[in-house]
Amino acid sequence: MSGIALVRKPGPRLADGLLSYVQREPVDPGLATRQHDAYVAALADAGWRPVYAEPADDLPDAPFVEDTVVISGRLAVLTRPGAEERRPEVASVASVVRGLGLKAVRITGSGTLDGGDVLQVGPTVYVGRSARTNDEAISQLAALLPERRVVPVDLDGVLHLKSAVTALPDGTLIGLAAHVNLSGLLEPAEEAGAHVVPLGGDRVLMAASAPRTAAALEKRGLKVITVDISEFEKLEGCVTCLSVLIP
Ligand SMILES: CN(C)C(=N)NCCC[C@H](N)C(=O)O
Repeated sequence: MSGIALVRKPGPRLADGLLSYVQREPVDPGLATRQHDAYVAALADAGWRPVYAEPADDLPDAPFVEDTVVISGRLAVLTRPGAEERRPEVASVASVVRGLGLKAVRITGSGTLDGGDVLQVGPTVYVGRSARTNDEAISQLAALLPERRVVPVDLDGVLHLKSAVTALPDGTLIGLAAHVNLSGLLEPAEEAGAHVVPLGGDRVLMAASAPRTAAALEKRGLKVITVDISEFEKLEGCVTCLSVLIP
Protein backbone atom coordinates (compact mmCIF):
# COMPACT_ATOMS: atom_id res chain seq x y z
CA MET A 1 0.00 0.00 0.00
CA SER A 2 1.43 3.41 -1.03
CA GLY A 3 -0.86 5.59 1.09
CA ILE A 4 -4.23 7.24 0.96
CA ALA A 5 -6.05 8.84 -1.94
CA LEU A 6 -8.45 11.53 -0.77
CA VAL A 7 -11.29 11.81 -3.28
CA ARG A 8 -14.90 12.99 -3.47
CA LYS A 9 -17.65 11.66 -5.70
CA PRO A 10 -19.12 14.07 -8.26
CA GLY A 11 -22.58 15.34 -7.40
CA PRO A 12 -25.68 16.02 -9.50
CA ARG A 13 -24.67 19.67 -10.11
CA LEU A 14 -21.24 18.86 -11.58
CA ALA A 15 -22.21 20.43 -14.93
CA ASP A 16 -22.55 23.83 -13.17
CA GLY A 17 -18.86 23.88 -12.23
CA LEU A 18 -16.85 27.06 -12.75
CA LEU A 19 -15.24 27.75 -16.11
CA SER A 20 -12.49 30.26 -16.85
CA TYR A 21 -10.86 29.43 -20.18
CA VAL A 22 -13.21 27.00 -21.95
CA GLN A 23 -16.75 27.20 -23.32
CA ARG A 24 -19.46 25.34 -21.43
CA GLU A 25 -20.32 21.96 -22.95
CA PRO A 26 -22.96 19.46 -21.88
CA VAL A 27 -21.70 17.14 -19.14
CA ASP A 28 -23.11 13.64 -18.74
CA PRO A 29 -23.47 13.10 -14.97
CA GLY A 30 -23.83 9.32 -15.27
CA LEU A 31 -20.69 9.07 -17.38
CA ALA A 32 -18.87 11.37 -14.95
CA THR A 33 -19.76 9.04 -12.07
CA ARG A 34 -18.49 6.01 -13.98
CA GLN A 35 -15.30 7.84 -14.98
CA HIS A 36 -14.73 8.89 -11.38
CA ASP A 37 -15.20 5.30 -10.19
CA ALA A 38 -12.66 4.12 -12.79
CA TYR A 39 -10.23 6.88 -11.75
CA VAL A 40 -10.49 5.81 -8.10
CA ALA A 41 -10.11 2.15 -9.11
CA ALA A 42 -6.89 3.02 -10.99
CA LEU A 43 -5.50 4.69 -7.86
CA ALA A 44 -6.56 1.72 -5.73
CA ASP A 45 -4.92 -0.73 -8.18
CA ALA A 46 -1.72 1.26 -7.76
CA GLY A 47 -1.94 0.81 -3.98
CA TRP A 48 -3.61 4.07 -2.92
CA ARG A 49 -6.48 3.41 -0.48
CA PRO A 50 -9.42 5.66 -1.35
CA VAL A 51 -10.86 7.78 1.46
CA TYR A 52 -13.94 9.75 0.45
CA ALA A 53 -14.76 13.23 1.65
CA GLU A 54 -18.46 13.70 2.46
CA PRO A 55 -20.60 14.18 -0.65
CA ALA A 56 -21.22 17.89 -1.30
CA ASP A 57 -24.07 17.74 -3.78
CA ASP A 58 -24.74 21.47 -3.70
CA LEU A 59 -21.11 22.29 -4.58
CA PRO A 60 -20.51 21.53 -8.29
CA ASP A 61 -16.69 21.66 -8.17
CA ALA A 62 -16.35 19.57 -4.99
CA PRO A 63 -14.84 16.49 -6.73
CA PHE A 64 -11.78 18.65 -7.54
CA VAL A 65 -10.47 17.99 -4.02
CA GLU A 66 -6.91 18.94 -4.93
CA ASP A 67 -7.86 22.59 -4.60
CA THR A 68 -8.86 22.33 -0.94
CA VAL A 69 -5.71 21.04 0.77
CA VAL A 70 -1.94 20.87 0.34
CA ILE A 71 -0.11 18.05 2.10
CA SER A 72 3.50 18.38 3.22
CA GLY A 73 4.65 15.48 5.39
CA ARG A 74 2.14 15.20 8.26
CA LEU A 75 0.93 18.78 7.77
CA ALA A 76 -2.30 19.54 5.89
CA VAL A 77 -2.58 23.15 4.75
CA LEU A 78 -6.28 23.82 4.26
CA THR A 79 -6.66 26.30 1.46
CA ARG A 80 -8.86 29.34 1.09
CA PRO A 81 -9.99 28.87 -2.51
CA GLY A 82 -9.83 31.91 -4.73
CA ALA A 83 -13.39 31.37 -5.95
CA GLU A 84 -15.66 32.23 -3.03
CA GLU A 85 -18.26 29.66 -4.07
CA ARG A 86 -15.66 26.90 -3.58
CA ARG A 87 -14.76 27.84 0.01
CA PRO A 88 -17.48 25.66 1.61
CA GLU A 89 -15.72 22.60 0.14
CA VAL A 90 -12.89 22.93 2.65
CA ALA A 91 -14.70 22.07 5.92
CA SER A 92 -15.44 18.45 5.01
CA VAL A 93 -11.89 17.94 3.75
CA ALA A 94 -10.62 19.36 7.05
CA SER A 95 -12.56 16.64 8.90
CA VAL A 96 -11.01 13.94 6.73
CA VAL A 97 -7.41 15.07 7.16
CA ARG A 98 -7.87 15.50 10.91
CA GLY A 99 -9.41 12.01 11.04
CA LEU A 100 -6.29 10.71 9.31
CA GLY A 101 -4.17 12.18 12.11
CA LEU A 102 -2.64 15.02 10.08
CA LYS A 103 -2.02 18.41 11.67
CA ALA A 104 -4.35 20.86 9.94
CA VAL A 105 -3.43 24.52 9.47
CA ARG A 106 -5.09 27.15 7.32
CA ILE A 107 -4.56 29.89 4.80
CA THR A 108 -6.36 32.85 6.37
CA GLY A 109 -7.33 36.51 6.04
CA SER A 110 -7.00 37.94 2.55
CA GLY A 111 -4.85 35.02 1.35
CA THR A 112 -6.38 32.89 -1.40
CA LEU A 113 -4.85 29.62 -2.52
CA ASP A 114 -6.06 26.76 -4.72
CA GLY A 115 -4.19 23.48 -4.36
CA GLY A 116 -4.11 23.22 -8.16
CA ASP A 117 -1.55 26.02 -8.07
CA VAL A 118 0.82 24.04 -5.84
CA LEU A 119 3.32 21.67 -7.47
CA GLN A 120 5.67 19.86 -5.11
CA VAL A 121 8.91 18.52 -6.55
CA GLY A 122 11.32 17.20 -3.91
CA PRO A 123 12.19 20.06 -1.56
CA THR A 124 10.71 22.67 -3.90
CA VAL A 125 7.13 23.89 -3.82
CA TYR A 126 6.22 25.82 -6.97
CA VAL A 127 3.15 28.01 -6.49
CA GLY A 128 1.32 29.59 -9.41
CA ARG A 129 0.29 33.22 -9.16
CA SER A 130 -3.14 32.86 -10.71
CA ALA A 131 -6.59 34.39 -10.62
CA ARG A 132 -7.19 32.02 -7.67
CA THR A 133 -3.89 32.24 -5.75
CA ASN A 134 -2.40 35.49 -4.48
CA ASP A 135 0.94 36.64 -3.06
CA GLU A 136 -0.46 36.89 0.47
CA ALA A 137 -1.30 33.17 0.45
CA ILE A 138 2.07 32.30 -1.09
CA SER A 139 3.79 34.13 1.82
CA GLN A 140 1.58 32.32 4.33
CA LEU A 141 2.38 28.98 2.69
CA ALA A 142 6.12 29.71 2.80
CA ALA A 143 5.83 30.53 6.53
CA LEU A 144 3.90 27.29 7.17
CA LEU A 145 6.51 25.23 5.30
CA PRO A 146 9.85 26.67 6.53
CA GLU A 147 11.75 23.53 5.53
CA ARG A 148 10.64 23.75 1.88
CA ARG A 149 11.74 26.13 -0.90
CA VAL A 150 8.59 27.97 -2.02
CA VAL A 151 8.95 29.39 -5.55
CA PRO A 152 6.21 31.67 -6.98
CA VAL A 153 5.58 31.10 -10.69
CA ASP A 154 3.83 33.51 -13.06
CA LEU A 155 1.13 32.00 -15.27
CA ASP A 156 -0.49 33.19 -18.47
CA GLY A 157 -3.83 32.00 -19.82
CA VAL A 158 -4.37 28.96 -17.61
CA LEU A 159 -6.53 28.30 -14.58
CA HIS A 160 -3.90 26.75 -12.32
CA LEU A 161 -0.17 26.03 -12.32
CA LYS A 162 -0.96 22.32 -12.65
CA SER A 163 -3.20 23.07 -15.65
CA ALA A 164 0.13 23.80 -17.37
CA VAL A 165 2.85 21.81 -15.66
CA THR A 166 3.39 18.76 -13.46
CA ALA A 167 6.40 16.58 -12.64
CA LEU A 168 7.49 13.10 -13.65
CA PRO A 169 8.72 10.72 -10.93
CA ASP A 170 12.35 11.76 -11.55
CA GLY A 171 11.44 15.43 -11.01
CA THR A 172 11.46 16.40 -14.71
CA LEU A 173 8.87 19.12 -15.28
CA ILE A 174 6.48 18.40 -18.11
CA GLY A 175 4.41 21.30 -19.36
CA LEU A 176 3.37 24.05 -21.66
CA ALA A 177 6.09 26.68 -21.89
CA ALA A 178 3.67 29.18 -23.45
CA HIS A 179 1.62 29.35 -20.24
CA VAL A 180 4.14 29.17 -17.44
CA ASN A 181 7.28 31.08 -16.55
CA LEU A 182 9.52 28.06 -15.92
CA SER A 183 12.44 26.94 -18.04
CA GLY A 184 13.61 23.49 -19.08
CA LEU A 185 10.14 21.99 -19.49
CA LEU A 186 9.60 18.74 -21.35
CA GLU A 187 6.92 19.75 -23.88
CA PRO A 188 4.04 17.25 -24.10
CA ALA A 189 2.53 16.24 -27.44
CA GLU A 190 -0.96 17.23 -26.27
CA GLU A 191 -2.15 19.86 -23.79
CA ALA A 192 -3.51 17.18 -21.45
CA GLY A 193 -0.07 15.56 -21.56
CA ALA A 194 1.03 18.26 -19.11
CA HIS A 195 -0.97 16.47 -16.40
CA VAL A 196 0.74 13.54 -14.73
CA VAL A 197 0.08 12.00 -11.31
CA PRO A 198 3.10 10.03 -10.04
CA LEU A 199 1.72 6.87 -8.41
CA GLY A 200 4.96 5.56 -6.93
CA GLY A 201 8.01 4.00 -8.59
CA ASP A 202 7.91 4.41 -12.36
CA ARG A 203 4.09 4.49 -12.61
CA VAL A 204 2.14 7.56 -13.61
CA LEU A 205 -1.55 8.25 -14.14
CA MET A 206 -2.60 10.29 -17.17
CA ALA A 207 -5.75 11.20 -19.05
CA ALA A 208 -6.74 9.12 -22.07
CA SER A 209 -6.87 12.39 -24.02
CA ALA A 210 -3.06 12.50 -24.22
CA PRO A 211 -2.17 9.25 -26.05
CA ARG A 212 0.91 10.59 -27.84
CA THR A 213 2.41 11.97 -24.65
CA ALA A 214 1.62 8.68 -22.89
CA ALA A 215 3.48 6.78 -25.63
CA ALA A 216 6.46 9.16 -25.36
CA LEU A 217 6.60 8.68 -21.60
CA GLU A 218 6.40 4.89 -21.99
CA LYS A 219 9.45 5.22 -24.27
CA ARG A 220 11.23 7.03 -21.44
CA GLY A 221 10.66 3.89 -19.33
CA LEU A 222 7.57 4.97 -17.39
CA LYS A 223 4.55 2.74 -16.87
CA VAL A 224 1.59 4.89 -17.89
CA ILE A 225 -1.93 4.11 -16.67
CA THR A 226 -4.62 6.07 -18.50
CA VAL A 227 -8.16 6.97 -17.49
CA ASP A 228 -10.88 8.70 -19.47
CA ILE A 229 -11.93 11.85 -17.57
CA SER A 230 -13.62 13.67 -20.45
CA GLU A 231 -16.54 14.93 -18.33
CA PHE A 232 -14.16 16.54 -15.82
CA GLU A 233 -11.96 17.99 -18.58
CA LYS A 234 -15.05 19.86 -19.82
CA LEU A 235 -14.94 21.65 -16.44
CA GLU A 236 -11.22 22.45 -16.68
CA GLY A 237 -10.32 19.53 -14.46
CA CYS A 238 -7.45 17.15 -15.06
CA VAL A 239 -6.08 13.95 -13.49
CA THR A 240 -4.32 15.80 -10.68
CA CYS A 241 -7.43 17.70 -9.52
CA LEU A 242 -9.53 14.67 -8.61
CA SER A 243 -7.41 13.39 -5.73
CA VAL A 244 -4.92 14.29 -3.05
CA LEU A 245 -2.39 11.51 -2.49
CA ILE A 246 -1.20 11.25 1.10
CA PRO A 247 1.85 8.95 1.35
C1 LIG B 1 -5.13 21.59 -11.69
N1 LIG B 1 -6.53 21.95 -11.73
C2 LIG B 1 -6.98 22.36 -12.99
C3 LIG B 1 -7.28 21.90 -10.55
N2 LIG B 1 -6.71 21.58 -9.51
N3 LIG B 1 -8.57 22.22 -10.43
C4 LIG B 1 -9.57 22.32 -11.44
C5 LIG B 1 -10.82 22.98 -10.93
C6 LIG B 1 -11.85 23.18 -11.99
C7 LIG B 1 -13.07 23.93 -11.50
N4 LIG B 1 -14.08 23.93 -12.51
C8 LIG B 1 -12.74 25.37 -11.13
O1 LIG B 1 -12.79 26.23 -11.99
O2 LIG B 1 -12.44 25.63 -9.97
